[in-house]
Amino acid sequence: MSMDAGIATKDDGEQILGQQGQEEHKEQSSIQQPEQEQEKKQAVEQEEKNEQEQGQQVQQQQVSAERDRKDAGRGRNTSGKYCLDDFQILRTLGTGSFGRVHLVRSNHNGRFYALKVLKKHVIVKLKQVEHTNDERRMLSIVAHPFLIRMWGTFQDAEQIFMVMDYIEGGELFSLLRKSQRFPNPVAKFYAAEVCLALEYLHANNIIYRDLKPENILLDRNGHIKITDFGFAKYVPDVTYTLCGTPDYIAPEVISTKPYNKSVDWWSFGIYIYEMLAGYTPFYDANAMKTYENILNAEVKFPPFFHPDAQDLLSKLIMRDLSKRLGNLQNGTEDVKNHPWFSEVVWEKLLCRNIETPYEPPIQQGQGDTSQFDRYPEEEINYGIMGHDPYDHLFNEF
Ligand SMILES: Nc1ncnc2c1ncn2[C@@H]1O[C@H](COP(=O)(O)OP(=O)(O)OP(=O)(O)O)[C@@H](O)[C@H]1O
Repeated sequence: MSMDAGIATKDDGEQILGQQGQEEHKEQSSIQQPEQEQEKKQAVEQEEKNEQEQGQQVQQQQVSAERDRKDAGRGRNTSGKYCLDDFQILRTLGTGSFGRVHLVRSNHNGRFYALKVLKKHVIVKLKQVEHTNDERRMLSIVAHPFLIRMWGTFQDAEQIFMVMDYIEGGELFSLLRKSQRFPNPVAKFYAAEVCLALEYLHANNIIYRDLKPENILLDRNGHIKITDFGFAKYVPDVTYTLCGTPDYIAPEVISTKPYNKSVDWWSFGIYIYEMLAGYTPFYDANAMKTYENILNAEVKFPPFFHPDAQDLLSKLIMRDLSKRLGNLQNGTEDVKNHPWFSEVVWEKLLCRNIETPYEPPIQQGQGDTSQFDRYPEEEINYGIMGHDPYDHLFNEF
């Protein structure tokens, strides 16, 4: 049986997650469109086909895990392809610790992209040079239907720039806050897609280290794309760096023990818990108390959690690394084979061949930003090529 999240209902049987918006959206797309629109539609359809093929390719790749591991050492040449003049900068889509992400339009093909702009002096001040270079390196390596695609990078004297696909459906975080919590099948769908992304990253010896709904975007069809590779790292064995987001950090990271991919499975458990409950299990307004809870507090499961979900979560949010699901001999397979995921047809899901629980109500390929919050715009002073004291730190951009 396929996981038919498309007809998922709320626990009380109510229809879910903006079905009305979905209908409207479908109606709009069937209206006859002028030639230019048709071309755009064809481009969008072609892109979707490419993404499905990407899923199939990933499947083939997984046949040879050894080859995957070798791939992690290579990397496409992504620098030097673009410059600021290639784009028209439109509105801000989001802000982060180091800069902001803009919606931009290519002057060459008229298509929309997300341009992530990071200020060099802030990266240096916050001691994130290595993480930023890792982000570029990791994004240039990965190719997976559920991971953001980066097209290229460039820099000026003050900023570094990353050109990425524009993911139109907004953050999963916003959808979750609007919905308060997700019904079991909906949470399962968003968990299963993330599970495949983690499987791929781990097979390539990449730890993601910052899994949370804020870093998961929804594409025009409602499939996920993991963004923000700011903490992703190639780690064939173990590492020590303290990073992540308080509520989602694994206990071994807090206690500065050596750690590996297993930290992503802990965060995966917190992520599922948050989708099902609407809040994280160790939350406290004071981050120090949150850390204390992560180290010592018992996880309390609300009574409405499905018993299978509770069983899976108690095995993922597991302090004993030798017992944490995902970190055992069979790796990701143990997670995929857990009864909570029993209806998931993983091969179909990887090819995005499963109906999504929610289709964002957007106009495809038009630079529609209705799913993103508004941010105050700043005066843009990009493109200055003067003296750059940090030149040697970002050679790969
Ligand atoms: N490819 C994209 N398409 C659409 N929106 C995006 C894209 N990438 C990022 N965003 C938006 O911009 C926000 C900030 O992006 P991102 O998390 O990558 O920045 P950051 O500076 O690394 O943030 P943080 O300080 O949280 O690490 C995201 O939460 C998202 O809303």
